[in-house]
Amino acid sequence: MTNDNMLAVGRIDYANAWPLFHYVNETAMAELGARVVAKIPAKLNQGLLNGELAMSAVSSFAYARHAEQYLLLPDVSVSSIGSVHSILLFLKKPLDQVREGVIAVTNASATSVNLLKVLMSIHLEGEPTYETMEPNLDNMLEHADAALLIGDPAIHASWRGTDLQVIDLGKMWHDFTGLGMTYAVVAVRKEAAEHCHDTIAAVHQLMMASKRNSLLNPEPLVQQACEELGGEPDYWRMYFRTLKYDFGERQQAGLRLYLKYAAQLGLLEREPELEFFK
Ligand SMILES: C=C(O[C@@H]1C=C(C(=O)O)C=C[C@H]1O)C(=O)O
Repeated sequence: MTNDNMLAVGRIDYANAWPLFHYVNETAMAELGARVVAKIPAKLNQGLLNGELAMSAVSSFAYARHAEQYLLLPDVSVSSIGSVHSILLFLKKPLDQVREGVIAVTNASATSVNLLKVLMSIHLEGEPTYETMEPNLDNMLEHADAALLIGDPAIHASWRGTDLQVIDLGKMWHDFTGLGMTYAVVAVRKEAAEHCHDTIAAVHQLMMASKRNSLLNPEPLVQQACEELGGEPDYWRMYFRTLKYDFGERQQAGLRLYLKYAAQLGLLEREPELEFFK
């Protein structure tokens, strides 16, 4: 089978999504006629939209924006209930000034940038201006009063031990709403769901098994994270334990409220129904 004939499955190229893919065996995927493509969320969001990818882990916001074209895989997501540790706002000035200041935001994200906008407008009643930039903390803070980073770059910046104030958006959302937040979902293009139903169902099962194995046996992920990304084993144990990979009622309630606020602010055209692949 050539690459072009294989079902392209997008994987988020950050540690936060490793548990959904770590134990997905490449040979098993190849036997199904599927291949994994790893990229940052913004690129996956684009790839799913233009059909380069048949299914992908994508920003939950990107799913919502084009929900009429997609179905959601059940029981898989990247979520947190409270702190997430890798969606961080670094502040050069007090929050009170940042609320009316300039915030540089990473160009890798869709969900977190809009989560920041929801929190700034609705929770903090602020009206900052936003500037989209490459995720480089020093450059961002040269231009702005605060900087939003996600994923591995956020984790690395949080280890630098600066005197900046750091706000975890998962925690701020939880403090504000009492709910969890879903940053990524796995979405399937509707025509792929129709034409490749059984392959997609089989890939879903591999991801479910990976999620379970990662919870039961996180040490290989912890070790790989230390080797590839640095840091201490205890940090990664805490990180993988804190993130939630299910997509049950608890996660969906948080996501629905976020989407409702995003629609209210005009960030989304409308609040979509969550429609699932069966
Ligand atoms: C937990 C995280 O969530 C990620 C945040 C995303 C976004 O902001 O669009 C997209 C995918 C998620 O995996 C993270 O960035 O660390």
